[in-house]
Amino acid sequence: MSSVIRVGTRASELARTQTGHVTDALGVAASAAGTPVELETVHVTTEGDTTRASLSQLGGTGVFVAALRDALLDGRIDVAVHSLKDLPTAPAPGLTIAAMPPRESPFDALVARDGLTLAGLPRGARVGTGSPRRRAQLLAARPDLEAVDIRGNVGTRVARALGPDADLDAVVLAAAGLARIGRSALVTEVLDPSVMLPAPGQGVLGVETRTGAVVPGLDALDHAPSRLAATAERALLARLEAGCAAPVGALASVSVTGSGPDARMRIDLDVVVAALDGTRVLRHGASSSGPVIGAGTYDVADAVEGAASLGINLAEIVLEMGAADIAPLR
Ligand SMILES: NCc1[nH]cc(CCC(=O)O)c1CC(=O)O
Repeated sequence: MSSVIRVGTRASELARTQTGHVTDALGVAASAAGTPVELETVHVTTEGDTTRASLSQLGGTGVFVAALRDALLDGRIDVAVHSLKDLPTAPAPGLTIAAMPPRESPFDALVARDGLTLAGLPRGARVGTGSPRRRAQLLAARPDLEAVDIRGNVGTRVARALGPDADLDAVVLAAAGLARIGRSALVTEVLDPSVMLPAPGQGVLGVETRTGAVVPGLDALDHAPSRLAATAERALLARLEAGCAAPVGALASVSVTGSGPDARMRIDLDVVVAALDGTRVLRHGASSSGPVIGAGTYDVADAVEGAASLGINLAEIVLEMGAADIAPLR
């Protein structure tokens, strides 16, 4: 007899698709581990799906996740799949992010009419984004643009630039969201991190369970480099005491350098804090390295601790440099 695992998801196309990918992978991993499970999907409506408030007003309150967490704690579901960038950095008592699967693209993407790139947009072009972080970096790169606050699911936002009633020249979205719903072909430019740093955790999913609950196959879904990158980025955000709506971007990358006794695991972390109107930008980077225990692998628990320290250290450096004077972090 196999156990039933109930997987909770928000109802949006993006949420259902990414939960579907995780559910499929969980089924395969559980069977491979010799503990097959029966998977059931449960739709949960969150405040983030129903409110008409602007994202910049919602702040880092976790409007997309509270209802899923309640369902986990109540035992209505066993597993919740979150976009990490929508997840507040504060730990949730009684819950654990048991797995972070391999990261999808962390970058932001421009979806523009007529195949336009950021540099190709005409003077004064209207570009839609609901995110203060994207708006600030967009205006820093192109002060002439008009940033328009938009909301809604991925399809709604794309239609503002490409639909029959389009009223914008372009929109900026997460490349990961478009990739997960099979719409990457709409991207006219993947924005280079030198132009736009993504939200901490963008492109990473967090699979949350009740602390101590055993979900067969779940351990196998965890991808160490993705967990390390997300940990560094989120530790930085937490130390800045910044919400997910703060104009703060961060991106970490994990590599193994050298070989034999010289091999090291290295994490590079970049951060940007930008004034909401793009007139001031503070960018900085830091890196850390740790031991490799053979064949390019490392002790994940140790490495996670190192990643968190790197994020905290970089946050303290940019606070010292005046990050809080450049933009409201909360
Ligand atoms: N705030 C909504 C949201 N949450 C996660 C993603 C994209 C997927 C991801 O980052 O994993 C999106 C859409 C977007 O920002 O365009």
